Amino acid sequence: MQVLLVQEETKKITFEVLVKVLMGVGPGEDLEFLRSEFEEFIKGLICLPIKLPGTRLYKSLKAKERLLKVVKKMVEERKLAMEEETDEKGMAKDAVDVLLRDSSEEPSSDQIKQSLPLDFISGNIIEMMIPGEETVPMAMTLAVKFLSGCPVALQQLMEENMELKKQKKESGEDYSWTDYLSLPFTQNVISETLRMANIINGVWRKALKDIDIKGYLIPKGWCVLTSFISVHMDEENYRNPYLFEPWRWEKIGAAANNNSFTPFGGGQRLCPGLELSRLEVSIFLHHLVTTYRWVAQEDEIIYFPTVKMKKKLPIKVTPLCNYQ
Ligand code: HEM
Repeated sequence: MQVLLVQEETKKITFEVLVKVLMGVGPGEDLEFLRSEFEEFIKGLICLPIKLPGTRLYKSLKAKERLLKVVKKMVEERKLAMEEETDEKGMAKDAVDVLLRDSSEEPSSDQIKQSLPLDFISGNIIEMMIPGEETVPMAMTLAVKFLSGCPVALQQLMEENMELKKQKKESGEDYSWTDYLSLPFTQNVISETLRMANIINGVWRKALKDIDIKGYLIPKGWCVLTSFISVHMDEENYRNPYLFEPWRWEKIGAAANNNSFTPFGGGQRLCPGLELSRLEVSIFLHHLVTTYRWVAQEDEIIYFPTVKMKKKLPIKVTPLCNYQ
């Protein structure tokens, strides 16, 4: 039986997906460089704002400089390759592709096209890594944590996923992009995990003018914290809010994104990684419950400054074939 730290393992998986989706980088030296520099950079996201050699902020900014240099080189190479390409372009392969095409396509007669500078594209790619890097692995980790404490839900999740695996085996079909949507209980487990996990526990907004909300005046220039955690754990919205109850979503609807369920925010700034995140967690859970059994060791969720497991959630894992 092997002991794994779920928080570490899921980070490895999701980082690979992230750099593939953003810049098409697969396993190898580039990936390892990006991983180590990004880890160094992100350590300084919440730290004392003192920029002197040796301080956390200084090291973090230096790592960001190195990261930018490498990403910019990759973007330049991709731009050159794109210019040499004569074939018709198919579907965009990754985010770099989307941003480069956007800046290279000819504008229509009534459009004034502004091409995106390569520095802007590289900076954007790194900015997009930040929200995706910790959130998805935490959603996976907390799903394992909550399921470990709720054997009935785990059993139902396993049965649903085993059924899909069996169907695929019998029909000889490959898994398809939309298969995860055919797993309603799995989607309910993910919604319930996101509700209780509050990985992003709220967002900040600044009032650009005096505004009245339900009789409360928010003066121009004031900052407002919209607390998702207060909404997700409010008894008026969710009965027994501290209980992990995936079945509640059978009534609410798995994909609900109303004002009482906003793990991905809402409005203009709704998270663009919403579908990718749900897909990644679904695939992770599918493989986990159809291939392994696990026993979770004691651990505790820490909510400040960001959501984490105190001991990174150690679990003892056994391949399912050992049970058969
Ligand atoms: C479980 C996983 C995730 C959660 C809970 C989450 C949550 C959020 C939330 C609450 C916001 C809104 C912030 C605001 O309104 O100020 C947001 C924005 C954003 N997220 Fe995610 N996110 C997740 C995964 C991802 C992934 C995988 C990516 C990228 C691949 C991503 C990229 C972004 C970006 C770029 C924004 C900024 C959007 C904007 O400001 O217009 N997120 N996310």
